[in-house]
Amino acid sequence: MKQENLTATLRCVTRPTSAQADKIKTFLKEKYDCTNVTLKIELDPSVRGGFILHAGNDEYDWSTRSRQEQLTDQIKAARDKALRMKKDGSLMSILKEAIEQFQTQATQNEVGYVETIGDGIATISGIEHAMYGEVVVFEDGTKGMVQDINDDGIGVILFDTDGLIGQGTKVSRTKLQAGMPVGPDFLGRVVDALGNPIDGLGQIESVEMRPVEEPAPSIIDRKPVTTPLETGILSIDSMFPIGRGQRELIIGDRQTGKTSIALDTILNQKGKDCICIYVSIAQKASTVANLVNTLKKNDAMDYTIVVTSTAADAPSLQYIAPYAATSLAEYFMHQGKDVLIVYDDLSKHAVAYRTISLLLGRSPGREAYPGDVFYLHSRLLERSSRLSDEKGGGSITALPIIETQDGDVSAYIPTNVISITDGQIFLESDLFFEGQRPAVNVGLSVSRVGGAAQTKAMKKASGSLRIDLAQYREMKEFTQFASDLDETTKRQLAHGQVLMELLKQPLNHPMDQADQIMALVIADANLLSDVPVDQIKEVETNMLAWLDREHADLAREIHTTGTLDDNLKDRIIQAAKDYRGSEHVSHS
Ligand SMILES: Nc1ncnc2c1ncn2[C@@H]1O[C@H](COP(=O)(O)OP(=O)(O)OP(=O)(O)O)[C@@H](O)[C@H]1O
Repeated sequence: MKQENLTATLRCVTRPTSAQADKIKTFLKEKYDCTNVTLKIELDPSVRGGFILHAGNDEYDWSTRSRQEQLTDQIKAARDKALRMKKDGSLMSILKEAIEQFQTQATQNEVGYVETIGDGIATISGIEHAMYGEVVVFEDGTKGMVQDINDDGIGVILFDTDGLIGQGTKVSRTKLQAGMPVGPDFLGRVVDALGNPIDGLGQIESVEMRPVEEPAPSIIDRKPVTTPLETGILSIDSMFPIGRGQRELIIGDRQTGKTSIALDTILNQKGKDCICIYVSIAQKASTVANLVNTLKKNDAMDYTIVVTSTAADAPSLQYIAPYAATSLAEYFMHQGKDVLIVYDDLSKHAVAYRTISLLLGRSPGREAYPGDVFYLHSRLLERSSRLSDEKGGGSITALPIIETQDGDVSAYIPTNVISITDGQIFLESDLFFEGQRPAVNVGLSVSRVGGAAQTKAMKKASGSLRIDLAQYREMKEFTQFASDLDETTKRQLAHGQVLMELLKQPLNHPMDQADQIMALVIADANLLSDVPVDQIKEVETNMLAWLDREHADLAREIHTTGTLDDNLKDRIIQAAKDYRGSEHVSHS
């Protein structure tokens, strides 16, 4: 006999949400074949999370019932109901009811319920067809991204941890991959990892959504790196040139000037038709604010976008920030533009990913990182490339930053990223504290593809620089205890010292390529060897300013021809000699 009304008691610590109450009522209706269920709520602190349900003489511990048990109950209830109806002889009504209540399997499985939640990670049961990277929406509007799929349910990272999500909260699939809004209006703005503006300048009009995870361009769609991307930093442009489409790692201990190199490179792109994107990953908000101020002060915000996830953000946002920023970069690249993207820094990105993986219960590997931490960065950095002419010829140049501990470049994450990138700029604490800034270690730095992108003029001017510096370092080591040095050694040491002084560069003062070339030519001609060491930088700066003023044709010729023939070289040397001569006169 079909029962009309059923009254059940639910003991719990906190009242169930309406979704949870509906779920329990549906269960009772099916189990006891009744039309109306009245649920009496008894608040009982002894229940400790979850619900205890009393219906007739039966008791159900809702909190500990596994999904398997719930399913078994549902199947049993359905079978009992079918048998009862068969006994009544109403087979036709069974079929009718089945047709009326028909729902496709797919629709049934679009909705699930939160099983556990904490630290920005939720596990969800009931959704059976979710895709990796798919966005799911919680009842309160919070969004999350599927990161883990296993037999018992799915693991989701939340993009907002302030929501009202609890055990039993309903979750729906969207069948959409996580995306980033993109468009030209993002230029000059500071946005979070989801593309929301955080600079107080109002909404940003986006033109489309691009998937956060996009496959890297194929081999056929790429072109070799041949166009230089000038950093404006003499030590880098002369010895470790970077080309558009290259990935050059900036690596060093903390506080060795890593961010400063990236920032100076962004400042140097002014008027060079290159869009810059700076991604801050788990940085202090004050650091990012200072950086944005510097960019504004130097009029660099017009062509720059800052994508930021601060140290206070959930690991999910820190994890997604570089991928989302790369989607923005790809939007511009596919329009044929050149983009420079700085990831500051990928060590913290790996740590955020490690946190997520451990919370999702994945097995820890070396240094507790998950097994796929190499893939984490390789799939990100492979998206930087130079596209072929058929694909529009745009490019993304990546400057990932990695922080080392005590100069150890052989640690897990540094070696991974070194092997993924096309070279590295290694910054050394010792040099930094000696005052040699930027503290580029010439011996350990390398650029594997940028040589092809260097202009002929720069190649000629910097020809012997690396060897001269290597000889200087070696000689300095050997001669530190020697008192009596021969003339040649003294000369080589003095020349090395001039070069080291030349490579020093103050913050936010990127150097024009022609100035760099003229400085190298002048040093190579030994025109600075008689200057006291502590005045070399000053003399060089004044001389270059004078040359730009009085002999503007020299810089112009370097820029237009991109070459440095003997005649031009002689003219630079002659002009420098004139300056030094006039300098002596003015001093005396
Ligand atoms: N070329 C330079 N000349 C003078 N000072 C510099 C130079 N480069 C960096 N600095 C100073 O060194 C400090 C550290 O620089 P920066 O923040 O770039 O280092 P970092 O390695 O990115 O630091 P962190 O490890 O905190 O990310 C800053 O105060 C900066 O002003």
